[in-house]
Amino acid sequence: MRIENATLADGRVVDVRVEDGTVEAVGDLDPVADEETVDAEENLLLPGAIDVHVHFREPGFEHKETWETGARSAAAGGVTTVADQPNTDPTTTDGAGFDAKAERAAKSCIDYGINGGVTADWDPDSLLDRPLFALGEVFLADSTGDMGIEADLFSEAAERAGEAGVPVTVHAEDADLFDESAIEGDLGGVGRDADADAWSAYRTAEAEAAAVERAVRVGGETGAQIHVAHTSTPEGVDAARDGGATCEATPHHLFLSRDDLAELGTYGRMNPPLRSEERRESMFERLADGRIDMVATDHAPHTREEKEQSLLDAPSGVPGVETMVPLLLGAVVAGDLTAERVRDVVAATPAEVFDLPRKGRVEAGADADLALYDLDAAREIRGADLHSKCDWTPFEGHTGVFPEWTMLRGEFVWDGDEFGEVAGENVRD
Ligand SMILES: NC(=O)N[C@@H](CC(=O)O)C(=O)O
Ligand SMILES: [Zn+2]
Ligand SMILES: [Zn+2]
Repeated sequence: MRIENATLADGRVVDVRVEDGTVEAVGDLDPVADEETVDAEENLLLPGAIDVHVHFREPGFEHKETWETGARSAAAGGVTTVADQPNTDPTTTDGAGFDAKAERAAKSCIDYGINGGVTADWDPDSLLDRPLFALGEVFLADSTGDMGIEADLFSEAAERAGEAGVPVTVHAEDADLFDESAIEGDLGGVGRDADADAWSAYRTAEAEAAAVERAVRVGGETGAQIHVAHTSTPEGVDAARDGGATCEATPHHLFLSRDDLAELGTYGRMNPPLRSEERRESMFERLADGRIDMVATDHAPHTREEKEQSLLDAPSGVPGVETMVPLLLGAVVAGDLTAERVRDVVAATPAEVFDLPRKGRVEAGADADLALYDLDAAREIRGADLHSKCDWTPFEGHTGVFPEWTMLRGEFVWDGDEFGEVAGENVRD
């Protein structure tokens, strides 16, 4: 197959030859007889995005999401590789838990990695015996699934991961620094009528910075490669960088702030929580200038029924895998970000940090994981248009550029209208 007239993130207009699922050549390529041609019409061709932080909920919470629906949602958003988190049922904390998840993940239409988690009763021997994407997210405080662990166990886990050469991704919040007074008394209202700003006051910015500092210290002591998940504050990003760790930021911490909570209510409750508009702007600055290594969604779907409760009863988490690249390209259209930066934060850098040599670039020798975007076709994001089981989005009404098509290893997994019969693979197998 020859994709002709594609504009790459760096502005070059090229042809791309794909053979046996691999990019064979990039440049000015003459057609070969009988070769299938795909006209890119000078639209933007990006490497398929790698989202290193999703919760596809299976096994155990199929009413929220499945590997089938989560992967389709990803593909329709230009994402061709995801890494799934361990707070499922059973938890992915031993060999059997990994195997149960691997069996479900085989239904994915995009490539994937499976993370192993840490709890008091984890079994590191059997877990580290499996082809893990990373150890994590390791919960330094409770979040959905209540998998928060004590300091000693974190050190022990980092030591094991360091020995095994497996990166450690950390949910960095220190519950000792939460402000309990913020959620005492009558919070009133359910769903969109709840006062969700209290959640941001409760899970403080200081709690994140302190936990990141501890995580990078333990990384230094044990030799483990530390990656900080969903950093929500500039202080957290800076602490990760200063400590030699990498970090990711979510679309919600880059495009939403506490100012949005009056409208979102419990639909905007997540961990770590939304921060002030000032902190959001500082996060966006760090995204644009390269201090944030990558964007990952923390796609954490919950049903409307679950969210339509009081602030303390509604679960934490928002969906996002389908809207990540669209939102970032919306920022490109607005002139706030370059296309090269988007390519790096959603593809090139995650591939580098998590050692995926065939992923994340449009270059000869790489997997032909590709997505094409027409920057003139930006449109309003609507929850009803998305393909997750979660039929709502916190980004309702924001502007996004969705892919014209998405390809996994040379096969169309999404043609802008329908999904192809494509089989994803474990990137560590
Ligand atoms: N981010 C969230 O608020 N929730 C996540 C768990 C997590 O990533 O902490 C979930 O699984 O629902
Ligand atoms: Zn988390
Ligand atoms: Zn998460």
